[in-house]
Amino acid sequence: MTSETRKLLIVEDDPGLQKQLKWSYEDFEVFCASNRKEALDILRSEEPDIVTLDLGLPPDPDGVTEGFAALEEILKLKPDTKVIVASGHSSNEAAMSAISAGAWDFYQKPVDIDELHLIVNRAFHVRSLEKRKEFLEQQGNGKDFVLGNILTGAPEMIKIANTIERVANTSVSVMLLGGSGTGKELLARGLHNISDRRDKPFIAINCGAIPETLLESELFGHEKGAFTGAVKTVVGRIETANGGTLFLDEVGDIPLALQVKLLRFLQERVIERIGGRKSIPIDVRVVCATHRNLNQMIAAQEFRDDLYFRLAEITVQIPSLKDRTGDAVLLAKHFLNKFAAEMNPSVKGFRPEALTVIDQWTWPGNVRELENKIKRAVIMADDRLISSDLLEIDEDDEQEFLNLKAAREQADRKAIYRAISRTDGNISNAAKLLGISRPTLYDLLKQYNIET
Ligand SMILES: Nc1ncnc2c1ncn2[C@@H]1O[C@H](COP(=O)(O)OP(=O)(O)OP(=O)(O)O)[C@@H](O)[C@H]1O
Repeated sequence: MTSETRKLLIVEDDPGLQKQLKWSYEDFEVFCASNRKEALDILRSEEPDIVTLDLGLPPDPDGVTEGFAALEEILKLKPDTKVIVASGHSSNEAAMSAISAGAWDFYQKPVDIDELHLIVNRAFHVRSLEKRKEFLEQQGNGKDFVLGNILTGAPEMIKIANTIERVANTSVSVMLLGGSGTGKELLARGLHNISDRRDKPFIAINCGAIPETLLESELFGHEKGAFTGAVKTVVGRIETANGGTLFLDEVGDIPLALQVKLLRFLQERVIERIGGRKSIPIDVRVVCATHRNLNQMIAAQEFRDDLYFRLAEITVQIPSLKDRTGDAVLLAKHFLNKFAAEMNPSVKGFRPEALTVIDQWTWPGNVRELENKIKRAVIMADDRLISSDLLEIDEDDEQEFLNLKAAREQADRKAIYRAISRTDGNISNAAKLLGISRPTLYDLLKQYNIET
């Protein structure tokens, strides 16, 4: 957070004073405006954290009406802006009214540059503390996470988390079904972490990634000399997981011969290492996952039904990312914050059109695809906001959902996202910007599932 650019907007109609102030802030990126309109334009495009505002602006340079109008609009548009007003030569009254209207502080004219610097620096300091807090809140120690580590706001996923919570402390076996990258391993870990086995090991093994010939030894271990190359005794994953949870990923890839051995272990709860004669009692909770259709495999006699029933006392179908209402955008923001903090702190968010694309893309690779795309975009970004082209979503595929109705919807969403981000989530102002009533905007937000 320390490397962020410090943007300051000076609203001052006296060109001489404007110049003098501008050059006195070496550590800041300084923007100048001579009237209310210019000030608001800069506020929208540059989003400065601090504004110094001369209340005497044209067309009322000797009064304060225009200055107050500017103050009100600035705070409406970006309520977190720290506005420091210049009080006139004589009265403090205007300064006090400005403070009660939401200004952060004031300074007396004629300007004492050193004193003004102190006020501005203090405002920056406070603003960056606030931003840090907002950042930590967005990181989310909380409300959008289920099972400790799964970020979701979608009712479909919350229901799944509830099911998992309910079975966590029983010994029933759980089968997680879902496409690649839907978070099966994360859910298995979540289950382990809330169970009373949480202080014992969580051991994951991807049965599809290990050659058939090695899988048996990987699961059950072997004694020294059990086969050529077995130069020492190796403990298998099942044994390592003793007392804890064993996660068998891609369980559909286990060859039939090994399925028999796994079934025997699940029935008797003892193992023998390859080449060993000793029965070792094992107490593990088994959680499995697969993206394959096990019912079809059973019908084709590629998977044993008795093993299936042992492994799937409870089955949980995990929805694809596209079917989780609002989650793509929620996760995208989370990944952006995470990767920006790690790799490119100047990146602060998405352009509205990028959020539209994220919301509408079908995400065939689910959360993993989203995570990878955001990571890449954060690394490649030169700007503070990520645009849709950095997401590298295939334009041709995008055409698939661009029928007329979808195109209209997309345009609506785009405009709404933009208005909301410009007004920092202020619905009345966003409705004004869009030229529609507040209730109509609320209806549209509901219709398009847009969160503010
Ligand atoms: N709801 C979520 N919140 C935060 N991160 C998530 C979420 N779901 C998945 N992820 C992240 O997405 C990536 C893929 O998740 P995970 O490995 O659990 O998926 P999977 O279904 O097991 O994938 P595969 O079937 O390909 O093994 C991981 O980096 C994981 O941390």
